[in-house]
Amino acid sequence: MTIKCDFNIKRADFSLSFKTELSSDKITVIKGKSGCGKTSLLRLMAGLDQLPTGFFSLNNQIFQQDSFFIPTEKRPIGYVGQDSQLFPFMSVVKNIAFAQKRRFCTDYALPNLDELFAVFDLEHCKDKLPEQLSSGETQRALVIQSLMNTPKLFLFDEAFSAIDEYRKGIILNYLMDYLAQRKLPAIYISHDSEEVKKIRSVQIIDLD
Ligand SMILES: Nc1ncnc2c1ncn2[C@@H]1O[C@H](COP(=O)(O)OP(=O)(O)OP(=O)(O)O)[C@@H](O)[C@H]1O
Repeated sequence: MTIKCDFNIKRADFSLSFKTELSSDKITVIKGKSGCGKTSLLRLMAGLDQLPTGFFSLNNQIFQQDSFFIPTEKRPIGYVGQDSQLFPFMSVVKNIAFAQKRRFCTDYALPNLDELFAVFDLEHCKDKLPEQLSSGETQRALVIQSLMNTPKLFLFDEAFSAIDEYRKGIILNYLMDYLAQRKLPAIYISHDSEEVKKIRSVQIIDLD
């Protein structure tokens, strides 16, 4: 099972050709110096940005083939990026319930929400509004939200950057078990080499 990707990004002062096939039973880490195009690639995969040509598929499901383009909200992809946001007018628990209601996959079980709140140490934030959260709490809520949405692929772009080392270790362990048990792929960007070292079953793509 594979993730196939073929994108040519051309901007005024930036270009990147990225053609690859990734094993979809592993976590892929995309490495590279600041500005090398990591976020741009994940946004294209998520369907948040669109190029006139390009190819992206997961197993046998094509999300883009040149002008054929499945919009982001119809892609069974859990994207947690640097600019991801919760709905500002809903509490954390309501944001998560909304994602659960719109879940993509019924062929694997929903995670246990009480367990998630405990693992992510977020019980005290259930009824808070997004504006009342710290940045680390916001990131943790976004990751829980993506899990309850039951996607077929996770894209994490610096999704854990504001979480303290201790809690990040616990969350990463939980996530790796979660992905491995359900044979779900994730593509992961992080500047934190210690964080990357903790990831098991990893394939690394270096854009430098
Ligand atoms: N919306 C945009 N419009 C024009 N140029 C952009 C846009 N977004 C990013 N760029 C440029 O494209 C290049 C790649 O940016 P990108 O954000 O993908 O890099 P990155 O590897 O994720 O960087 P970082 O590690 O600093 O987050 C950079 O030169 C950046 O300035």
